Order: sequence, then C-alpha cells, then structure tokens
Amino acid sequence: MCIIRSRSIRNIRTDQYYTLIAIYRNLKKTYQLKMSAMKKYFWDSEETEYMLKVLRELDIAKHLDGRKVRNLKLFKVAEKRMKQAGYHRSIDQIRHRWKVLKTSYYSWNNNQQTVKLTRFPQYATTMQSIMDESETWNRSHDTNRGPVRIRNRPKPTVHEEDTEDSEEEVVTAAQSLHDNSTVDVIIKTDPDPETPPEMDSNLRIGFIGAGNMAYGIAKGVLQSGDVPPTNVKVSAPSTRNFGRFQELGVAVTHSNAELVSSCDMVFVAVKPHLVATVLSEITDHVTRKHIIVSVAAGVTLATLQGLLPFDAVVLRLMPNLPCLVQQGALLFSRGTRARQEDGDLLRSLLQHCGLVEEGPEAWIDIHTGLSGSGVAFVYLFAEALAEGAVKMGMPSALAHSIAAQTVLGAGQLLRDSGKHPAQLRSEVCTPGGTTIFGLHAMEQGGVRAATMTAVETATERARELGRKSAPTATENRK
Ligand SMILES: NC(=O)C1=CN([C@@H]2O[C@H](COP(=O)(O)OP(=O)(O)OC[C@H]3O[C@@H](n4cnc5c(N)ncnc54)[C@H](OP(=O)(O)O)[C@@H]3O)[C@@H](O)[C@H]2O)C=CC1
Ligand SMILES: O=C(O)[C@@H]1CCC=N1
Repeated sequence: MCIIRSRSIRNIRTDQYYTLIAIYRNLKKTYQLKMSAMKKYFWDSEETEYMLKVLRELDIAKHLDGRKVRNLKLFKVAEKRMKQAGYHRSIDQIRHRWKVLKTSYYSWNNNQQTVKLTRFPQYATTMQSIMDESETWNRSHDTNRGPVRIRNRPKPTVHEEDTEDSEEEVVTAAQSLHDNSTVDVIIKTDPDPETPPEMDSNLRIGFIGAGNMAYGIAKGVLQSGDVPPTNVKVSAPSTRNFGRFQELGVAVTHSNAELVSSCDMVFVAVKPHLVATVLSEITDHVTRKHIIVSVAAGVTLATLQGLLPFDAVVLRLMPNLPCLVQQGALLFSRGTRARQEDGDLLRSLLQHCGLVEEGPEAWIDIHTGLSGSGVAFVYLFAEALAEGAVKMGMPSALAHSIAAQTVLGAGQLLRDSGKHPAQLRSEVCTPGGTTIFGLHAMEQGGVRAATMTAVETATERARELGRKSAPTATENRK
C-alpha cells in the first residue's frame, strides 16, 4: 500500500491508481471499524486501571466480606464515573471484569511462586492494595456474624421506576452498612428494578434428573451458601446417581411430582427427548410461585411453556460440563412470564457455577454449539495435542497431563488478560520459530474451518432437536 501511495509504480494508469487508492481506503476503514468493535469487547490496561481506581474510591474493599450483598449500586456509580471519563461500559461488563480480576488475583496470589502470568502483575499492585484494605477493614469489624440470612423475594410493584440514585445516596448507603456490622444483608427499602432480589430464606431448589448437569449446578448452588443442602432435592427413576447428591446432604426422591410440590425453583435436567413426558407428569403441580428452569438442549421456551400451565414462570438455561468444577459458561433466557428478578435470582444462585450471562433465546442454541458442545471440541483438541507428543516419543500419561495443563493455562490467560486470541497467538510466535511452523501445519489441515463448522453443525442440531420436541399442530389443538 505504501508503494501505491507513493505512486512510484511504473506502468500504472491514473484510473488504476485511483481505484487502488479507493480499495486501500476501504480496507483501512474496515480495519478501523473492526478494531473499534474489538475494543468494545476487550479491555485495555488503561481502562482496567481506571475501573479499579473508581472501584477503590467507592470502597469496594469493604464489600468483600463474603456476605451475599450485591453491590449493584456501587457498580452503577462506577459505570457513570467511567462514562464521564470516556469509558463506555455497562454495569454488567464492569461487574464481570471485576469478578475476573478478583478470581485472577486469588489464583495469582495462591500460585505466585509457580504461575508465570505476563499480564496480571500489572494489576496485581492495585488489587493487592484493595485486598489489604479489605483485610484491615474486616479485622476492625466483627466478622462473627453467623450464617447469611436471605429474604423473601420482593413482589413487583406497579409503579416501579428506575430512579437514578445520586452518588451521595449510594455512598451513604454503603457507609451505613459499615457502621452496622451485625446486619446480615442489606435490606432494600426502595424498589429498584436493577437490584437483584434478596433470596427467600426458605427457597427450595429441586432437580429433576440426577445426571452430570444436575450435579454440577447443585454443587454451585450449594457453594453460594445461600441455600442449605436440606433445602435441595433431586429426583430420578433409579438410585444409581443418588449417592453423590446424598454426600452433599441433598434429599432424594423417585417422584417428580412430589419434588415439584416441595420446591420453588425446579431445574429440568433430563435428556431432551424426556422433557415432554416429565413436564406432563408435573404440570398439575406447577403453580405461579414456581420457577421452572430447563437445561435440555434445543427444547425451546415456546415448547416448555406450551407443556406447562399458561402462567408458569419458565427459563431456559444452557450450562456446560465444567460446571462440575465451578468453571462453567452458562447462558440463560427468560420466558414470557419470567420477570427480570426471576433472572436475577437464577443468576445469583448460579454465580458459583462459572460465568453466567443472559441473552435472547436465539443465542441459546448458538451457545450450545459454542460452549455446551464446545467443551468436547476442546477435549478432542487436547487429546490430539497429547497424541502428537506420544508420536514424538513422550510417555502417554505425561503427555495427557501436560496437554490438560496447556489447555487450562491458555484458557485462563485468554480470559484474564482480556486480549484477543489472535494477539496472544502472535505473542507465542517467534519469527522463523517453532510455533509458526506448527500453526502453518494446522491451517493446512483446516483446523479453523473445521472448528467453525463444528460450532455451526452443533447449533443446527440444537435447532433440529428444538423442532423435534415442539408439539405438533394436532397436539396443540388438544
Ligand atoms: N452433558 C452435558 O455436557 C450437557 C448437557 N445438557 C443438557 O442437560 C440435560 C441432562 O444431561 P446430562 O446431565 O448429561 O444427562 P445424564 O444422562 O447424565 O442424566 C440424566 C438424568 O435424568 C434422569 N432421568 C431419566 N428419566 C427421568 C424421568 N422420567 N424423571 C426424572 N429423571 C429422569 C436419569 O436418571 P437415572 O439416574 O435413574 O439414570 C439421570 O439421572 C440434557 O437435556 C442435556 O441436553 C446441557 C449442557 C451440557
Ligand atoms: O450433546 C448434547 O446434546 C448436550 C448438549 C450440550 C452438550 N451436551
């Protein structure tokens, strides 16, 4: 392009010259647009430092005491301040970035001696100061508060409006909490649709199906500490999967109907082809107080709602297998009767399962391809990595263990650095070195195209399962 601009090429006509200039300008514009779109998703260090500065000023250190206080107001102020400084981030983005940094900080702090993160120490100093402030504050206050108390879900009021809180109000609210260390949770007195509901102390959670997904989600829910194991129940036809739930202190039953009658939130975690049978079994026991959450691949909200009473509150959730180790990626969508607060309650309960996002239903099938099934694509890749090493002479056990750590480390760095994968990939490539030779071989093998097709095909299959599980027109008329 520089050659073109200098117009030093011989034998080029003026019209050709201007055509090339136009192409160059178009490419440049596309590149700039792409870069600005990428910037929207990836945080740079300046923006991250600014966010930490703001959160620190807002005393986030005093909200790290493990209590189930959701600091939405604080994040709301942070969002405003960042906007004033020219950083346009949503409350959710700020909250998520903070969560990621906190997790990274803890893991960095625990593994300082062994883990070499190139990026994180940059924020480590600020994070360290925040954590130190938190420890000092906790030490100077009574930490022996007993169990977290959880409250009734607020009923929606007719005149709920999103009243903008002034910063002063927020700071005062935070201050008053500090002065009263014996309170278990902040009890909201003003209705604020953006604030998630406090949980009912008697909230009872049920799982229909005792498989891997039910177990992973149950573990995450219990880890939050908000719901005691005695408030959790699981049902399945056989006892073969009950043992691990019983070890968690969870009650078991063979009756789906009995489970629904004794629970408020019910996860439907059976295989997709069994959903219709299970819902027909429980539908007479589902009332307005229930929240039904289906994790079945492909089964749409319309199908679920069609199989349940017309006013049933239904949500569709797509988790993935790493929920078993609290590192899942979960996306949910609300049905027509589910309110924002039902989604907030679900999000809050699942916070220890991993990353939890809400999105339009059309994304659930895509997420199934990307992440529900995507986990298996990563395993295939890990297996192939290890087999490559075995081919080159490394013992299998060692090769598999190193492949697992490689996938884990690459994933953690990708998540925690906030960098685009292409950027990290280029950081590994020495010109003329080993990596670029390997990458060339991968591109020749079509790994990128094959992976994209895998996500596409899995998404299409989820859509197909959805169509198959939808009641036919005749069934609808019954
Ligand atoms: N596995 C994954 O990675 C993911 C799965 N999903 C979805 O999660 C759902 C569950 O999958 P997964 O946990 O892997 O499945 P599993 O096969 O591990 O578990 C299914 C469970 O359903 C129970 N079950 C079967 N029939 C009934 C019935 N009539 N009433 C009550 N329980 C019944 C089984 O009972 P029993 O113990 O007696 O056999 C078993 O406990 C599926 O719909 C799947 O699409 C979503 C995301 C990821
Ligand atoms: O393969 C399946 O159908 C399920 C859904 C996503 C992961 N496992």
